[in-house]
Order: sequence, then structure tokens, then C-alpha cells
Amino acid sequence: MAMLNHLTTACWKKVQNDRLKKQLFFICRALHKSAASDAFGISAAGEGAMPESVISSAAVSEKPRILSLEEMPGPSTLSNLVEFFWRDGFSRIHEIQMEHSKKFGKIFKSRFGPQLVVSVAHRDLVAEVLRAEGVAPQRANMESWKEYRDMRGHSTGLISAEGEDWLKMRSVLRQLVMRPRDVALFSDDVNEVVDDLINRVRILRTQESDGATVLNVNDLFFKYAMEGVAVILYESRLGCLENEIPQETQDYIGALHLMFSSFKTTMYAGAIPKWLRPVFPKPWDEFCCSWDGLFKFSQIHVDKRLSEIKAKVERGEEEIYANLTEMLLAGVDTTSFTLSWASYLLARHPHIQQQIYTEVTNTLGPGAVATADDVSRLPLIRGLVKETLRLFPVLPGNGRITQDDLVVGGYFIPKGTQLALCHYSTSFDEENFHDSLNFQPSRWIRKDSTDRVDNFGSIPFGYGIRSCIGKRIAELEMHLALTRLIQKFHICVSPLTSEVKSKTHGLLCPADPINLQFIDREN
Ligand code: HEM
Repeated sequence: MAMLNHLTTACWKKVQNDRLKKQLFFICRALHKSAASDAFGISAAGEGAMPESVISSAAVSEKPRILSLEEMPGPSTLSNLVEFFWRDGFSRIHEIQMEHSKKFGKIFKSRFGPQLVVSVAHRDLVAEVLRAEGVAPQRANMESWKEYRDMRGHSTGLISAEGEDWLKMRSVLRQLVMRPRDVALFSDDVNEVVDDLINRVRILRTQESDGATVLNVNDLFFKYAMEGVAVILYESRLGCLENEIPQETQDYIGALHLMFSSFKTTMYAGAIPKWLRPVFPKPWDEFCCSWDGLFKFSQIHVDKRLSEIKAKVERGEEEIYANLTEMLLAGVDTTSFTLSWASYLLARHPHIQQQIYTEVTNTLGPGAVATADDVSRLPLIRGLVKETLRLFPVLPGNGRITQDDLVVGGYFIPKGTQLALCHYSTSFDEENFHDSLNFQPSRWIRKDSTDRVDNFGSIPFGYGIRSCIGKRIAELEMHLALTRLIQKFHICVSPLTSEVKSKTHGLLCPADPINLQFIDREN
């Protein structure tokens, strides 16, 4: 768990040395010698309002007329097979989620071969499930991730770890990267990356005949997101936004792209039984090859930093690699897709773009560079990110494996059932969001303290103790980048781009390249 020495160093770089030493000691002791909850006297439940109780089988017995799973509606196995394998349902998971929730209601079951999945498609039921979580919720079956790590002698990181191992890591990490004030310390570093993003926009648009268009903006935002996460996690620059990208960074980008582009095959990597691998070797080989590339890169960058704090590290470098590899993996495409959609929505709604520009200039004054502290005074910038994630939730659905017997929506769900939380369909439910198809960043502005617009209808970072640990990092990167882009440019849709639809490819991403024009504002 010495990764935490590194992260501690990164996050506390601006505090005194003594404090750093104390922190390092604290973390090492906590992670190596005792359970995190003992050491810190906290339970991970502090991250969200997690009630003690779960809906237990005892509670179940008090309620009459509880329906069984057999009685739950849902598509037939055959129609599911046709939908996914014949009609390429894997790239339309979000649409199928909508169709099924309209047809079967708030809760329904589907079978994928031997796997039964219960989909939960109503805000209140999603809330029920997440509020009932125990101390170490499980998202999905991570066997293929674990198998790769065992084979190569790597540890599990935060995404792939479960139970006590996960709880220990999470309890420490959340203190380092979940508190807004700790992440705010990186404002200046992230702003340097934003400077490079703006320069890059200027370079790229000169390469097009109209002198304004940046082709496939996601490519640019991918590099920005990677540089932004790395400046916080590795405390070093990778050169993603330079003209000549260093070879090791290019290799890493290649490995990430392979992981992403082979999403379907890597899904099969987990699904194909081991004994069939000699017959169908490709999914497993590609899966291992991308992870090899990702781990190699983390190793290089962690080693650079580790040598500086080696004396303080007791053991556990492997966990540093595993955690930073998984965090970088989780932090790049998610942020870049959201930035791409946000810019696209701004371009398609010039009057809203103008309103946000007015808010930014009135609040900051002309030409000022925003910091994390300014963001609370820019509610439309925050609303822009929330509204983008409502319309294009990067994770259109999330998973949980129930840790106890539950009753949800009147049905008995036995322990160990795979649940799918249908965030995409709840985001478009009129009951949760009036005029739900329309882009309205202002819907997120609170009129007064009773006017709560945040609800379980849109929880793009998840909720509770297993929610996204990178939320604050992602928000900082997105708020600072979008504020500056709006200050500098009129963002317009290029004539090369017509309506861009979304598709599911592991994450919800643009089905076609988004090409945008960035025209200088006169300021
Ligand atoms: C727009 C940006 C992002 C979105 C929408 C997003 C969304 C999510 C969601 C929905 C989850 C699952 C939560 C759950 O199961 O309840 C998750 C988990 C996670 N995310 Fe993010 N994420 C983003 C950016 C980031 C960044 C920048 C990082 C790292 C710096 C990151 C690191 C992680 C990790 C490590 C987990 C697993 C946490 C655990 O299992 O304990 N994410 N994210």
C-alpha cells in the first residue's frame, strides 16, 4: 500500500515536511498493520449518508406479499440474445435500457446465458439499493482483472479490489483525493495544463483550411484529461499536448486505446471459460496486452517519484502501480468524453454559451484565470457539467452484487444477485427532470435551500462509499478547462459535423467524431 506514500507526497506537497512525515507514517501503519477502520476510527460510510441498516431478510419476513424473482417481468433470454449478438446491442446498451424500462417498468430481470441481472430503473429504487449498502459494496465480477494481476504478480487496485483489501485502500485514498480542499491545491498545476490545451486548440485549427476547426475534439480532450490526471497523480508532465509526444506516453495512449477499442473482446475475455482460450485466444491475449502496456507506464512514472521517498516506503510498490494504473484508466476517457459532449452542447446552444460567458466575465472580470476557489461563484459552469452528465452519463448503467438479501420494489432479491442500476433511463425520466430532453444547465441552480435539484435520477459519479473517487479531480479539470475555453472562444459546430449520437462502448461515447470551430472572442 505504499502507493499511498506517493499519493500522500503528491497531495501534501504544499504542506510542511513534518506533517508529510507524520502522514506517511500514519498511512503505512494503517495499511500494513491494522484495518483502516481501526486505525482511523472511521467507517468508509462517511462519504455518503449510509444508514446502518440494510433491508435484511428479517425485515423481509415482516412484509406480506413479497414477490419472487420468478414473478418479475423482463425480456426473454432469446430476445436478449438476438438484441445483443444479432442487432449489436453492445453499442446500444443505453437505448435498450430505455426501451426495457418503458416496456417492463421500474424493475425487471434479464438473462445473459447463465447470468441473471436485475435492472433497477427508478430513482427511488436506485436510492433504496444504494442506501442499503454495507461497508464494502461489490460492483461486478472482476475475476478476469484479478486473474491477470495474479498471473503477472500485480496487486489489485481500487477498481478491482474487494472486501477488506478495498476498504483499506479506499479509507486512505478518499482522504487524499475526495476532499475538495485537497484537490484545490492542484489548481495551478491544472491551470498550466489548461494553458497548453488553449495553445493546442490554436495550433490545431491552423491546420484546417477555415483556420477555425478542430477535428475530432475528443482526441484533444483525451490528451488534456490524461495530462491533467497525471499532473495530480504522478506529479509530472507527460507531454501529451506537445507537438512531439514522448514515446513512452505514446505507448501508454496505445495501450489505453487498445483496451478501449477491444471493449467487446475484453468483455468476452471474462466470459469465455479458461478451457476454451486455446480455441479463442484473441480476447484474453488483447486483454493482457493492454494491461501490460498500462502497468508498464505506471511503473516508469511511479518509479521516478518513488525513488524520492524510498526511504519512507516499507513495502507494497505493487499496490502503487495497481492503484495508479487503475485510476489513470478510470480518469481519462470519462473526463474526455464529458468535455467533448459539453463543448458540443455549447456549440449547439449558442445562447446558453453566451449566458455562461456573461456569468464568467461578470464574476471573474475580463481575462482573469479561474481557480478552484472561484468555481462556487460560477453556478452555470457547474450546471453545465451536471447537465452534460445527465444527458450523456459516461456510465449509462452501473452494477452491484447484492451483499445481503433485499426487497426492492416489492421483489425479493437474494444475496449475490447482479443488479444493474439504470442511470441513463432515470436521467430522462420526466418525473425527475422536467423537459428532460432539453439541455438546461440552469436547472441545476438552486433557487433556495429547499429547492434540491440533485436527486438519484442523475448520479453520474455514483453514490456512497463505492462512488467515484476521482470526482473532485474530474470536476476540477472540467470546470477549469470549460471556463477558459468559454472565455477565449466562441465554440461553434463545424459544417463537417451534423447531429452526433451516442453509442455505448463500455462507456457512453460519441458515435461519430465531433468537429468544432473555435473562433477567438475579442477580449
Ligand atoms: C467525468 C468524469 C468521471 C465520471 C463520470 C466517473 C464516474 C464513475 C462512476 C459512475 C464510478 C462507479 C461508482 C459506483 O460504483 O458507485 C466510478 C468509479 C471510479 N472512478 Fe470515476 N469517474 C470520472 C472520473 C474519474 C477520475 C478523473 C478518476 C481518477 C483520477 C476516477 C477514478 C475512479 C475509480 C478509481 C473508481 C473506482 C472506485 C472504487 O471502486 O472504489 N474517475 N467513476
